[in-house]
Amino acid sequence: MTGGFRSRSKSGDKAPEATQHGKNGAPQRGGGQRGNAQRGQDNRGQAQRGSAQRGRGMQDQRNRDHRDNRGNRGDRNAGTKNTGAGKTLVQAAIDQGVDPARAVAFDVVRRVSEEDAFANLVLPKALRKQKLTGRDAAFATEITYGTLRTLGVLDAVIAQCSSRELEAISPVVIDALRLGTYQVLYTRVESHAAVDTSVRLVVAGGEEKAKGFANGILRTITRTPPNEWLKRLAPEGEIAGLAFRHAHPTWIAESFARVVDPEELPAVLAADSERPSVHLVARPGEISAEELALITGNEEGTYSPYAVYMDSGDPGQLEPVQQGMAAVQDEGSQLIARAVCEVPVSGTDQGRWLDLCAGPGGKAALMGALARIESAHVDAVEVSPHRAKLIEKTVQGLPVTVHVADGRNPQVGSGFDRILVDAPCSGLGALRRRPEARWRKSEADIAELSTLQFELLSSALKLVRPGGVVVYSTCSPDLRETRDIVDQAVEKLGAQELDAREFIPDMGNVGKEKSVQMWPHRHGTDAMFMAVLRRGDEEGR
Ligand SMILES: C[S@@+](CC[C@H](N)C(=O)[O-])C[C@H]1O[C@@H](n2cnc3c(N)ncnc32)[C@H](O)[C@@H]1O
Repeated sequence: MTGGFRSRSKSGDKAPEATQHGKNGAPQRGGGQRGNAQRGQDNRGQAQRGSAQRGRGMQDQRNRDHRDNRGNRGDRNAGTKNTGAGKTLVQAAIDQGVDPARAVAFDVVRRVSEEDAFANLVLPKALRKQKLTGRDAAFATEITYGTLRTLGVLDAVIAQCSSRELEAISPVVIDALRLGTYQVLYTRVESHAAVDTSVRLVVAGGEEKAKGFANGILRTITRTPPNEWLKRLAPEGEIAGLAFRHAHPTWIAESFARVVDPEELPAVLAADSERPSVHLVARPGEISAEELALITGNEEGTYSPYAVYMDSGDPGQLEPVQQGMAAVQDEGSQLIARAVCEVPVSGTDQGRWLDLCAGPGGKAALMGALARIESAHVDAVEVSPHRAKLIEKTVQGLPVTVHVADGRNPQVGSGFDRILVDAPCSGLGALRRRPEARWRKSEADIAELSTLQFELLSSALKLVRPGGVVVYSTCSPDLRETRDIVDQAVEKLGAQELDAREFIPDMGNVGKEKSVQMWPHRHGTDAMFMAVLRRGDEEGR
């Protein structure tokens, strides 16, 4: 449960987790509690100052780049964090009497804060290493992802109860406080268990002297009902308040609010905290979606002819995936790759297709599978050598040539029939896939990205032949990365925009423009954007 604060029932009914994970003794008392409830309760001005937008989580993220979208990093965080004493943090926590689920959650949260790790990569490995399955694994996942998703809210609450600025608190202590505060505010774990285990985590992290301080803050937090915290700390203003309640930075909610109707905004924000179902792509020419659904016991997708929805299980264990006949790919991405290959071109399609920003190769692989059927060929350009290697792996056996080059001057010739520009973007349309992502992103990056996006689209419009087609897409719905880029291409470069809605199946509401804007809450896809363009000098064709 991460969409809103829980309301704790008066009877205090226990969730199963509360009994299973709440058995670590009585809370530690007193000793250094300098945050005070009065301060938290009475001063609304202070409450707003401590809001998510000013929380440490946000500040921590300011200088971080968006490697998840630009993709320049692999998973270097698979191990377990070591304490100074040569013991792993997980072991130190277990030695302090913390259950393995919380120990793993703490370790992963620490890695995300300290090393910019991605929780969705680190957590599964940590669970396997500790042999956590079933309810324990589910509990560890819930509190890890929940803590990371709601970070700004947690920090605002902690700030209200702390005598020290968050920046002055040791990172180990702040992460333990976050994990504890999440359990208190958003789960049915008994408060005393949340407090006690978090204090033990502080000790496990080598900050024994801060255990009274942490205990004091957490106990203060438990004295106010979760909904009351929310009311007290929500900033003024409709969108800012809504953003806070749904644990989003205000600027992201404002970005979404520029695209959807106001009454839809709560659903947009709520969808970012829901677990997405896994979408598989059945590679054309290898296996049909019907066969894949039958073999794997899953449902065929609603929109893409290649999609299969997988509600549970590990896709990596499926035979068709292991054999390269199928892969994991969001259904929206499938529709975009398919559109690139199917939008009519004027004149004969010579089979020269280009993917200008191809890493890690999901769309290039689908384009490659369709190219094989059409006897076409795909050139896949990627600026990052590491990402280019990932494409090589993904497109094995397909008519795809990978080039490490800058898409603004890729040196791959020109005269292409079909080009995809799946531009590097803020990734605001895929927040549900990365719990920590919303607090890592910064609005300041959008200006830089949109310059690059326009340059890449301009490059594509030069590389496409007259009569050919350029598809521009992003996994962001932010207008500065979507419509503004397309409008500029039309105004400054004379590009012609086609009605992209004609090149996807009927998906209901995809926006009022010629472009397509998909949404998780409407379509179950990431918030993918797609526009279809031709170059400007096509009179008489
Ligand atoms: C949104 S991702 C593309 C996802 C890919 N189409 C897929 O479906 O797997 C954008 C990619 O563009 C790459 N990129 C960033 N700047 C680039 C540039 N100047 N030229 C080419 N590629 C670039 C990034 O490294 C990243 O791999």
